Parts: sequence; C-alpha cells; structure tokens
Amino acid sequence: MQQNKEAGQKQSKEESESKGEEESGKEKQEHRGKEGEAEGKGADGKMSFGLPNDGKGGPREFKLDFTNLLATAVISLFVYQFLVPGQEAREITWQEFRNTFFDKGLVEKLTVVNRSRVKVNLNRAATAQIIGSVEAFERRLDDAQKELGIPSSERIPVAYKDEISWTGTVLSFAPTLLVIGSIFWLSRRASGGAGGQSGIFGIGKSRAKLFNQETDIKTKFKDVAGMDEAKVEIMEFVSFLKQPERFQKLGAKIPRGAILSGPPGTGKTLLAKATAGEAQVPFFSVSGSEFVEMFVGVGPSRVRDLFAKARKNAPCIIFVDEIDAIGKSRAKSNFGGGNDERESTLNQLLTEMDGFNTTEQVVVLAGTNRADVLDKALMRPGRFDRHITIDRPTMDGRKQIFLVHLKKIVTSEDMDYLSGRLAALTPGFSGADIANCVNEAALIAARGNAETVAMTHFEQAIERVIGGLEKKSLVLNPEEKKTVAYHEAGHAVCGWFLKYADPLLKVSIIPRGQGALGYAQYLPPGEQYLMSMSQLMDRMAMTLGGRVSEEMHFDTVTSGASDDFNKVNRMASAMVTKWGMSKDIGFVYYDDDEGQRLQKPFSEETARRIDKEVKKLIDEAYVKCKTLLTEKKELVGLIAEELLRKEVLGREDMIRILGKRPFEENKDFEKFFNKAHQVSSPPRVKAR
Ligand SMILES: Nc1ncnc2c1ncn2[C@@H]1O[C@H](COP(=O)(O)OP(=O)(O)OP(=O)(O)O)[C@@H](O)[C@H]1O
Ligand SMILES: [Zn+2]
Repeated sequence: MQQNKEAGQKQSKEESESKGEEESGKEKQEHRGKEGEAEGKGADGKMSFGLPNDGKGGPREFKLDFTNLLATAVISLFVYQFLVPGQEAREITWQEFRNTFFDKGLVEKLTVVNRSRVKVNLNRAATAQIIGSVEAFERRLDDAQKELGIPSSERIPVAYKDEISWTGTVLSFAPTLLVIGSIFWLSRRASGGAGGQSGIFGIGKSRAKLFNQETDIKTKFKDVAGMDEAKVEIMEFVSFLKQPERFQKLGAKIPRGAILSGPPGTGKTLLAKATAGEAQVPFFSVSGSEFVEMFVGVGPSRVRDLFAKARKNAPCIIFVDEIDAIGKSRAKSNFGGGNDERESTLNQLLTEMDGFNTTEQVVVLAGTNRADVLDKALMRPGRFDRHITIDRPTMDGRKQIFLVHLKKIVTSEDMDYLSGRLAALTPGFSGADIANCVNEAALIAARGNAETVAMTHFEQAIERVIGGLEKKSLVLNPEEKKTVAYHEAGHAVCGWFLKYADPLLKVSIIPRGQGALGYAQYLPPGEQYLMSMSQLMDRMAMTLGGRVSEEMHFDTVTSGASDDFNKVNRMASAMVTKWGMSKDIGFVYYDDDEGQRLQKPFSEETARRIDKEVKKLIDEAYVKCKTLLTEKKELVGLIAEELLRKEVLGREDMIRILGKRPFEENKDFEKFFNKAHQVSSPPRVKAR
C-alpha cells in the first residue's frame, strides 16, 4: 500500500512536470522534435540577424549560416537530451509492475518496443516501462496470468513494435557532424585570411599574399643596408621588369629567377620586397611550406593557381620563402620512402617556370637557409639561374643596418659613433637581431621614462637579445653562487692570459633565462675567417677553465660545465676529422652533419684512432689550462671573490685586479672601449 501511494505521487509529479500534457510518450517525443526544430531556427535566425551585411559575396554567407545551423542543431539536441526532464516513461521492475499495476487490473495494454523494453499503458492513461529481457517478461506474464486464472480471451493484449528514437539517432550522428563541421570551419579559417579564398573548395588555391605596388610596397633598396653585391645582382631583375625591351631587342634571354640563400633573418625577404618596390610591380609572397598539405594534389594545384594569378598581374615578382620545404633534393629525400606529394609540387613549380615564354615578365625569387639541400634541377639555366648568397653582415654591414634602424628612434648620441660601437658589440648578429635589438633598447628606455634612448639602453638590449632576461627571482644558494663565481673566474683568467683567447668584457652571476646561471661576454677577435691551431688550442684551454677552477677550489665538481665540454669536443673532433690537424689521422675530411647516415664512412679501427686523437688534443688543452690556473690560482680567487661581492664585473675591474692584458688587442674594437666611454658588452656569450 505504502509503495502504491509513493508510485502514485511520483506519477502525478511527472504529470505536472510535463505541464499536464496527457499524451503518450511517443506523442511527447514528436512534439519535442518540433520544438527542437523551432528553437534551432530561432537561434539561427538571431545569429544571421547579427551578421553585418557587408555584401561580401553570397557563398561565404551561406557557409557561415550552414555552420551556425549545424552547431545550433547539435547544441539543442544535447540540451534536450540532458536538460529537459521526464523525457521517458518511468522505469519499473517486474515486481513493481505486478504488485502495483497488474494485480490491481490497472494495465490496459502492453507494447514490446524494440525487443528491449515493454511499454505499459495503464487505463489511467499514464505509462510506465519495464526494462529487461523480453523472453523473461513473456514467460513471467504468462505465469502471472495463469496464476490469477485469467481466461485467454481476457488476457492483456501484447503488441510488438520497433520504434526509432529520433533524438537518439541524431545524437548518434552528432560526433560525425561535429567533426565535419570543424573541418569545414577550420578550412574556412585557414584559407580565409589570404586572397579571400574560403571554404573547403578553396584548398587548392594558392595562399600567396599579394602586396600591391602602389599601397603596400614602400621598401626600397635604401632600406636594405649592407649586402651591396647582392643588390647589384638583383638590380638586373629590376631593370628587366622596368624596361624589358632593352633586353629583348638584343635577343637576350631574361633570367627567370634567383635563389637568395643565407642564415635566418639576414634580410632575404626584405631584399625581395625591395626589388619589387624598386621595380614598382606587385609582389606575391608565399612560403614553401604552404604548398605542403596533407591532401594529395593540393600542392601542385596551388602552384598552378599561384602562377596563373601572377601571370594576370604581370609584370610582377613571386617570392617563395623556405623553398627547401618543396625543393629538397629528390635523391636525398628518397631515403626512407620519399614524398611523392612534395616531389610533384616541385615538378609543377619547375614546369611553370619552364612554361613562361620570354615575354612574360614574372620573376620568381626564392629564399632558403639550406641552399645545400636544394635539388639541382632548380638551379638549371632557365629556372633559378642566379644564386645570391646573403651572409650575416660584417662589422661595416652591421653599422649600416644599425643606421637604418636607428633612424626610427629618438636618441641624442652621435649616430656615427653609436652605430660603430653597436656594430662592434654585436658580431654574429643578423639584420633581424639588429632590428630587434634597436627596438628592445627603445622599449627599455620607455620603461625607464627616459627622454632619449641612450647607450646604456642599447647595452641592456644587446644583453637581453643574447642572454635572455635576467632572472632575479631565481636565487642560487650561497654554495652554488660560489661555484658559479669560481667557474666564471677560471674562464676569465684563462681568457686574460692566453694569447689567442678572448679577453673578458663583462661577467655576471645573475641567472638569466635559457638556463644560464652565469653569463660572460668576451671581446671578440674581430672578423675572422681562419683559425690557427694555436688559437684553437688556447680556445679549448679557456673553455676548460671553468671546470679546472672548480677542481682546484672545491672538493667536488659540478654538472655546470657540460656545455663547455660539448664545445671542446666539437672543436677537437673538427680539428681531427676536418681540418687535418692530427698527424696520426692525416689530411682527411669526414662530414658529420649528414645526420641520417647509417654507417660511418670509416672503419672501426679508424674510429678508435679518431677518438684517441680527439682525447689527446683535449688532454693537451687541459694540461695547458691547469698549468696556467695553478700559476694564477690567487688571481682566480681574487676575481671570484670580487664577483661574489658585486655580482657583475666589467673590463675595468679585470684591469684593476689582473693588470693590463699582456697582448695587443683588436684595433677595430679597441677604439670603442677606451677610457672615455664606459665599458660595454660584446656578445660572445658563454653560458657556463
Ligand atoms: N640588410 C638589412 N637592412 C635592414 N634591415 C634588415 C636587414 N636585414 C634584415 N633586416 C631586418 O630584419 C627583418 C627580418 O628580415 P627578413 O624577414 O628579410 O629575413 P629573412 O632572411 O627573410 O629571414 P628568414 O630566413 O627567417 O625568412 C627585416 O624586416 C628588417 O627589419
Ligand atoms: Zn663554463
């Protein structure tokens, strides 16, 4: 009886929740389906209402609507499934069924749905359902009716039917729909930015960015500092694009393209842009990696599209950055399967370049920092027949680049001195590093509310570009700090007293980003293209100075010298296997940066001999270093203690403690580091 009451209460609760709808479950579902549709439309209507009517072509808007519609539909389905209560009839057990309904004669009709549940229609029009095996249900029902002695004519009718739950079905498709939807959306987003291509249908279209000659390309040769030879080479393309008749009159074949190769940030893109700027033609910029897609056939089709566009805009310049992404030597990359897609992209590029006729004024420039891996077919006459190498700028080049970028900022320093000094401080910097450094200096000055950008700001900027931010928060414990100080002092004393090593300019034991605990800058030897054996030996001895000093001053050594060992090992093995500096091995050259080679090009026996020679060189350097530091042990201690006190030491501290360096310094740099100006910081960083 108790049970019965409860059930009844539940029942009426349900009824009120479903807003008194006296309908069967199925009817309810149908009704909801309609509601769902209605709401989907409603939401979508709102969304498209908010769309700006920018008149940007129909297809795009349609796609937007489609995606929204999809999302709305899926979301509303989820909402229905989880948030709307009372969706299904109440579940009951067999016992409940028997006690509460069957035995009382309340059951009017039974329907077996999908052979998995039984819908119980009560004569009060409410429903319940029993879940469980249909066979068991039938057996029990039979038994029960027999037990109650109900004659077969009056037995409760049992109907069988298959019913499809629409929500369930659609929901089971939801993941698929979601995936399709996201692919759609991604492809639209990926291609939406460039050239107005949209949708999955635009995937074969080139994503080259077009710079318009009137509005966008303001870059001229004067903005590209240094690299005079490269400019002269590329000048020819400018005159070809400007006055093609001059060449064609004489029957000259016009060069099709040029490869600009050089380390990252050396201004390859800048030079290509400036060429377009000088010639006053449109400029298409595209990256080689954009041709490489996961879909077969996309690469070649993008190349075709790019060239078709370019021809329409001729005369013009196409710049393909990172051409190595598609132009890698086919022979080399076939190692391990090769890549047909990339190959056919490359072939398409070659075909397009061959296909220009001589009057078509489309010039293709390509940038790479791995010219050595490019396919020879690219370099054939009629394709990229010019090869222009752009190296890191020399001291004078850096000065010019600094001048270009310094123009943009406010400084009261003398431009000529400033740019010269900065150039001296930044060997190895690329054009991009220099641009970054100048900007960083201006930021630092602004942060300090300075009126103008001064030398100190530039020095901080250089340090930051090289070494990363100072990490004041990373506090070394006193023991570690002491180790770092003695380690750096060891390097510094070696650099000071070894003729061919570099004298210290600045050392600090304030940790910086990129994992360096100490930081030291050494006066570089100037532009130098050859290294003598004695220089190498002094360098190696100096690099070992950190560890040797640790050994001499502490009971145990630390892991801090691993980077030093890496450098020493690389130097020594290059001396043995490349530079012919070992008598035993002789004049050989073994290339080690092929990387993928499975087998060494020499025998086990030779390998052993090489290892022995490398070790011998390193041992020699070690002895040299140890002898020197034993002799100067006191000085190392003085430097280290001073460093612990001040955390930063400069060149003048070194001169004060160690005396003037007993060798002649590099003239180029000397003039920027005389006493009139404060000591500064060239960027030979040695992470300890
Ligand atoms: N010779 C230069 N004169 C003036 N600025 C330069 C020079 N070289 C580089 N820069 C500066 O560096 C920036 C980056 O150069 P750019 O993008 O042309 O290098 P990149 O060689 O194409 O590099 P990547 O190989 O990484 O594509 C330029 O925008 C410019 O500000
Ligand atoms: Zn070190």
